Amino acid sequence: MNGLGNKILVVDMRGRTDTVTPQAAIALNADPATQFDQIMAIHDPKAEGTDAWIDILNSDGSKAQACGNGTRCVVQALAAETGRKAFTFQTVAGILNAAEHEDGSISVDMGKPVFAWNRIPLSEEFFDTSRIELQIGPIDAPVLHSPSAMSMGNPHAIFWVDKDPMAFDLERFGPLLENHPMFPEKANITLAQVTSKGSLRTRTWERGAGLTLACGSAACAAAVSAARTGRTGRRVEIDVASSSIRQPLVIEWRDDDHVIMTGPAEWEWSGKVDPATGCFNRDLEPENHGQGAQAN
Ligand SMILES: N[C@@H](CCC[C@H](N)C(=O)O)C(=O)O
Repeated sequence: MNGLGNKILVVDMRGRTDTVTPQAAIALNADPATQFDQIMAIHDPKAEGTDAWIDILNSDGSKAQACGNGTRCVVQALAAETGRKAFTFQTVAGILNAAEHEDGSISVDMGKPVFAWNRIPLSEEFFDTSRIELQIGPIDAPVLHSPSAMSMGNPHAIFWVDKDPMAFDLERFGPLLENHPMFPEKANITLAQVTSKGSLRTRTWERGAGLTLACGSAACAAAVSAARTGRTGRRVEIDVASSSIRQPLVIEWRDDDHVIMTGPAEWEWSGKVDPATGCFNRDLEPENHGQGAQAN
């Protein structure tokens, strides 16, 4: 599936106790036919009142605590399978509520943002994480500097830029910033341009996945950081610069502190995967549309 171009493998692990291994993720990503940004592995629920436990893997085999675009894909897959519209998921970061609307768009309650430096986490103490000391490029003329840092379950740094994010060499700066000592658990790196009081244009280098076409949790982090620093109001449309799908993500940071992300998801193809090795066979006919890849 894809969430605004973010390549997602939705893997049905329900009814079994094994997991998708990092080795399987790396093997699947190495094959151009199955190359992806995140795996969303749907497991049987672990907690009462939830519909599924979701295990999230990046394309380098590392685990992620949140994936906004992938969560919308899971909702669409389960809604197509069950006819239900609303779901509650559990991830390592907590409980997520999500629902598909009449027009097919999907809203996910991504939870509450976290600003405390040691919970993002950062390796240095900052009282105010809305503008931390970090820069890249020449010391007297930095290319990127003073990002807003926060966690949306996963760590994010938002660098404010005054021109199109596509004009920056994010492929070069992304890995340096993702792995900067400031971020002991690495970070997702986003360039954000304020285009009006109600809109942003973003581009993200993802932790564990590199340059992706879109990143939902980064869109949430950019929206919250923009409102937090007075750049925008609490409801913004995000134009994801790198996405080939020209549809905005709508992010609302509600008064109860929850961040609601609304956007599309799209089914592409299905197949059977061995979750231990990543060995994969694509279905000839899209017979299980809506159910994603089934573990075999
Ligand atoms: N594409 C995702 C974010 C995936 C996780 C991220 N790479 C991390 O390791 O934190 C999204 O849509 O949120």
